[in-house]
Amino acid sequence: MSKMFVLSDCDNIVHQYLSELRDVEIQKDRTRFRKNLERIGGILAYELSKDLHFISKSIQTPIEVTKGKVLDEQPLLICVLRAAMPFFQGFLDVFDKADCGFVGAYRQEKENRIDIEFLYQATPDISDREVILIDPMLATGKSIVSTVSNLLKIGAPKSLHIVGVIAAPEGIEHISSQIEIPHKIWVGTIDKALNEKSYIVPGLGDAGDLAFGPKL
Ligand SMILES: O=P(O)(O)OC[C@H]1O[C@H](OP(=O)(O)OP(=O)(O)O)[C@H](O)[C@@H]1O
Ligand SMILES: O=c1cc[nH]c(=O)[nH]1
Ligand SMILES: [Mg+2]
Repeated sequence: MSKMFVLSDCDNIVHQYLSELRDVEIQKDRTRFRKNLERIGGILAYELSKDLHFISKSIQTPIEVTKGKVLDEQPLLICVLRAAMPFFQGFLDVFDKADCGFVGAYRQEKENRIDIEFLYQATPDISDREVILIDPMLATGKSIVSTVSNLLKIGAPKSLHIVGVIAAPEGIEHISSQIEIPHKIWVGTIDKALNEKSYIVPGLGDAGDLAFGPKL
């Protein structure tokens, strides 16, 4: 079973950003759509930072030497192209010294089934790293499972964090049952279910198309 953190479990500003992301009128403004994904990325990154390890460091201020804390090691951010790019940017603003990797995965509907085309992987070695896997929509969970199985071919991370904006219960279940290494899922919110096209209900539609326009 995955460990879970859900931002919408208490009242906070993320509810407003989620409402705007879902609203068909506000979605017409692509800049705002991308900005809201980025903002939620920053907030989730802050929450996730509480799970990371910090060490003390002496700091020379202009007045005296004091003690501060810094991240013990930088996380490795992995962005699932293409819809994750604005959400990923929110993480990169917070973890601004992080190494980054990119994978290209997209869904294809085949005979009422979703298959994942995994075409591109440009990542550093993930061995013994704090890996944060970034994708805004966890629908069937197949893109995440396919990405993790490809990443595990190059090494075993120290810890694996999977982050999303909106998840479907079916996706969480699939990720939990298929990913055998310890991991934690961090999301903005969990919606009702998937529809017959494997879109999240109520969801927000197609995140990649809304951020960047339709693709062939
Ligand atoms: O959990 P799943 O059922 O795998 O669905 C989630 C995937 O769908 C979206 O990508 P999409 O395939 O639409 O590609 P895109 O990023 O190019 O729009 C999204 O960004 C996830 O990667
Ligand atoms: O609801 C969904 C499912 C997959 N990808 C999206 O962008 N939205
Ligand atoms: Mg898409």
